[in-house]
Amino acid sequence: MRTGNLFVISGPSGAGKGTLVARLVEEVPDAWVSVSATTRRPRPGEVEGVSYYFLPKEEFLALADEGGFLEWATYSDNCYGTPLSSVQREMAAGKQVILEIEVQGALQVKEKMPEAHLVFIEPPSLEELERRLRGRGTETDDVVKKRMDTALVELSHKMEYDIRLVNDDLDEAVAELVAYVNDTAEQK
Ligand SMILES: Nc1nc2c(ncn2[C@@H]2O[C@H](COP(=O)(O)OP(=O)(O)O)[C@@H](O)[C@H]2O)c(=O)[nH]1
Ligand SMILES: Nc1ncnc2c1ncn2[C@@H]1O[C@H](COP(=O)(O)OP(=O)(O)O)[C@@H](O)[C@H]1O
Repeated sequence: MRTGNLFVISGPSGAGKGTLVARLVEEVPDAWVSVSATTRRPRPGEVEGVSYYFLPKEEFLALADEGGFLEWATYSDNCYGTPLSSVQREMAAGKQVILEIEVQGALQVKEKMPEAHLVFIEPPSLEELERRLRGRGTETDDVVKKRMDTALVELSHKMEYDIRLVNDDLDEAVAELVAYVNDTAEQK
């Protein structure tokens, strides 16, 4: 059995993190994707406990106070956090644990667990990023604008990650991500 590793996948909203992680899970049988808690409202089609654990803000902050999160951060007026106990459980079981989280949280993980592997997903350009965000059709105009501003801040942190991966051709980006996870798991 391969030993458990922790992978953190970040990048601007719309860069394609969710799409890449979904493909990664199909191709790496021992990958396990953490389900985060959030105070954001569910989007149509999102399922409690699968997409996120949707929590009222008071409950989220109480969990944070109890040390229930490996990391947590505020993003676009909502809180997002990684439940600590399930990450510990899956790593102990030898899984390749995948966190799809924003930059502030990724840097907290790097502090707490320097052995984590940080992957930054870049869009081919800011124009393409905006096109993808609008094309997904899940955000209002105001939210898209806010996320484009946040994207610039996030991109300024990309050199703090272990690797950067440009998601231009999807199949190529998937192949690079799968190779990185498998190579890391086999090196140990
Ligand atoms: N720090 C942190 N960020 C998270 C967590 N879960 C999701 N995020 C990030 O929060 C941001 C917003 O997520 P979401 O509202 O689902 O929008 P989307 O990624 O654009 O579909 C994204 O950058 C996610 O990667 C978490 O547990 N912790
Ligand atoms: N390589 C790619 N080329 C073109 N469109 C893509 C690519 N990767 C993802 N997308 C599309 O861009 C949009 C944003 O992708 P998503 O995975 O939701 O991003 P994120 O999770 O980073 O917010 C989606 O509509 C997705 O289908």
